[in-house]
Amino acid sequence: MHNDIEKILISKEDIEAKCKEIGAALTKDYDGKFPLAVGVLKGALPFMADVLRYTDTHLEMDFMDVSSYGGGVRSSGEVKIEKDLDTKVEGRELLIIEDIIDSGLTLRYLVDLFKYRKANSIKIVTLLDKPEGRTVDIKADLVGFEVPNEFVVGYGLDYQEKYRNLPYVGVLKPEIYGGEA
Ligand SMILES: O=P(O)(O)OC[C@H]1O[C@H](OP(=O)(O)OP(=O)(O)O)[C@H](O)[C@@H]1O
Ligand code: HPA
Ligand SMILES: [Mg+2]
Repeated sequence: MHNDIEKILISKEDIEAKCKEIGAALTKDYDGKFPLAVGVLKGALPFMADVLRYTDTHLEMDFMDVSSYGGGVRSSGEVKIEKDLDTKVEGRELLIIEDIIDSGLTLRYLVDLFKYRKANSIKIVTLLDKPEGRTVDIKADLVGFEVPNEFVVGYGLDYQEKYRNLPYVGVLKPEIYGGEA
């Protein structure tokens, strides 16, 4: 698997340090509150597990499975709910946890949905932000790292469902994308 990687953009050590830093910030933000942490599957899984391990406050976890990339490198433009939350959102402090904001379509959709469901507050934390990919206006409250306008994989991020289990974030060798990227 590692052989398919052209370059590492963010190391395992840098990701761990960032999770500790963001976890400490969330601990302060939600002191005395009981937020609902919403992980956006599948990509957010490793980041959610690591960042919340460093968040020292009571919280509830739930998951939403949405997808719009269908395995490729470009968004279909249509966000599809594969699995909805089990928890009621009304009146809750929501913390949406994402691996990446690229076009912004996924988060725009989720924020609008949770506003409609009357969340009391909505915060977004994302490991990666790709500002050059943006087609709709959305910003995270907490960002781990900015990445260039390239298709990245690892630490939750996939290409054709592979590479999510890499411990770092990197870019694939061009021949792996088969001319897609
Ligand atoms: O800002 P956007 O352009 O909407 O892209 C970001 C979203 O795309 C990816 O999910 P994907 O739809 O590939 O599902 P996955 O998490 O299961 O891979 C990623 O995990 C984000 O949720
Ligand atoms: O750069 C990316 N990599 C993997 N999945 C993604 N979903 C949106 N952007 C990306
Ligand atoms: Mg994906």
